[in-house]
Amino acid sequence: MSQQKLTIGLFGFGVVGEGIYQVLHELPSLGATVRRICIRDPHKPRNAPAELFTTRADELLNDPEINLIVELIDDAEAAYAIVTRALRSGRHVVSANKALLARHLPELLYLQQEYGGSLLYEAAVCGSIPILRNLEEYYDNDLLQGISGIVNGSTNYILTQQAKGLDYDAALRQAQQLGFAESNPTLDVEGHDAANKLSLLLAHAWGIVVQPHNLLRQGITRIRPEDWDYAREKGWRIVLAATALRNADGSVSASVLPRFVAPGNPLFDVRDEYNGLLLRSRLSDRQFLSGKGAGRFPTASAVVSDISARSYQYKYEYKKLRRSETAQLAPDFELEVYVGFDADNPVPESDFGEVYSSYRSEEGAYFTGRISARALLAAAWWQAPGVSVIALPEGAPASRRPAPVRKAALALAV
Ligand SMILES: NC(=O)C1=CN([C@@H]2O[C@H](COP(=O)(O)OP(=O)(O)OC[C@H]3O[C@@H](n4cnc5c(N)ncnc54)[C@H](OP(=O)(O)O)[C@@H]3O)[C@@H](O)[C@H]2O)C=CC1
Ligand SMILES: N[C@@H](CC=O)C(=O)O
Repeated sequence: MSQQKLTIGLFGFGVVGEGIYQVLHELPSLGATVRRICIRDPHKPRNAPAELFTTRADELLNDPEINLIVELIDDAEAAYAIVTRALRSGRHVVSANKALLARHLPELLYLQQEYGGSLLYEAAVCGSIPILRNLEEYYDNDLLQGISGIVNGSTNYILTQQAKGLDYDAALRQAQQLGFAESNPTLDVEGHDAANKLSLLLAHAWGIVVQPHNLLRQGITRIRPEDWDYAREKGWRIVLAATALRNADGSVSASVLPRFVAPGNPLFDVRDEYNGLLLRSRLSDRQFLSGKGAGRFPTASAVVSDISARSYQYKYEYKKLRRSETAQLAPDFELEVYVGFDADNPVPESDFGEVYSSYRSEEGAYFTGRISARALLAAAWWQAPGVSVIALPEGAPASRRPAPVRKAALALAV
């Protein structure tokens, strides 16, 4: 297939936008040039010729010379207007905006089909790790059993620093300064960004379209100093894990939760802004992908890859979504968790199907056990301050009594 020359209208000149502008200059063989750049603030100094910049989206969207819109802004609603207009005009679009993509995927699919433009977004999930095109092209079969791992660089950076003793606020500030965090870092630390990415993974892995707010989610803000003590005592780390595992009946159980990981699990060695994805497939068993999940150039590498793929007319086929029978999200599933709480916020053991171990003192308490996702979501304590819920590592922790094997129960482990 011949390579098409691409004339780019670039939206956003922040961490990623400026990165992609620089990288394209170093890659003339790509045959892609930036014609105009739309930004929000006309007064900011920029490392590019002033005549390229505008604050008027129309100047890019109405320019007949521009055949590719690259959308790299930090405002999901404004991005929605830009991307849908571009697709309605039949243009091709590359985006890194997981919030926009996860929220509006069905409409974005429809617009591609109806108007013939394509939308690529490898950078939206796990930064530099090439996962979406792999799921589209390589795992085009029914054998994929699970995808789980670390999909948010900021939280992994924060948790890595906290494990070394840095306090949470200082670690978050560093993640912001390094360009890893979203403009609104609540999206990172409360797990929304991970849920957005998980919903895109579900669509490309199994054809499941789910609004991210419907996924079971907890971020890292409730992790308490006592939980770190517990992890250190066991020799474990804490990560924010996105997990999607296929059950025996074909349904998929999905969640975003802090998780303890033990040495031996490849995620144990994924530090700082790196992400890691563990794929399980019936024939190939386990495969592990790791790479930088946030930051200017790692993200730009995925955007460049999409631009290059587009220059050879690549588009997602969404094959799994088009199947007559797509997998469904499991309405309920079992979780094996540690729950920590203080004296003011007691958690009743009776909410649990089984309690494996428990500890109580005057300052606080924790127990480990098995609870259904439905019971967890219904529990008054689930989102209460002072209560932390952390998934247990794969395999039985030393303190655990043997649990009955339940076929439908989900080994939500990474
Ligand atoms: N940073 C990262 O590591 C990663 C980021 N992403 C995603 O990439 C996107 C960009 O992130 P990032 O570069 O970090 O964000 P930044 O905050 O660094 O930059 C955002 C850019 O968007 C511009 N902008 C905001 N609103 C508008 C608007 N309405 N019209 C035109 N321009 C606008 C800003 O303009 P101005 O300069 O004038 O303020 C700025 O240039 C986001 O969707 C993010 O989620 C994805 C993967 C990794
Ligand atoms: N804020 C995000 C940026 C990349 O997607 C993250 O920290 O992972």
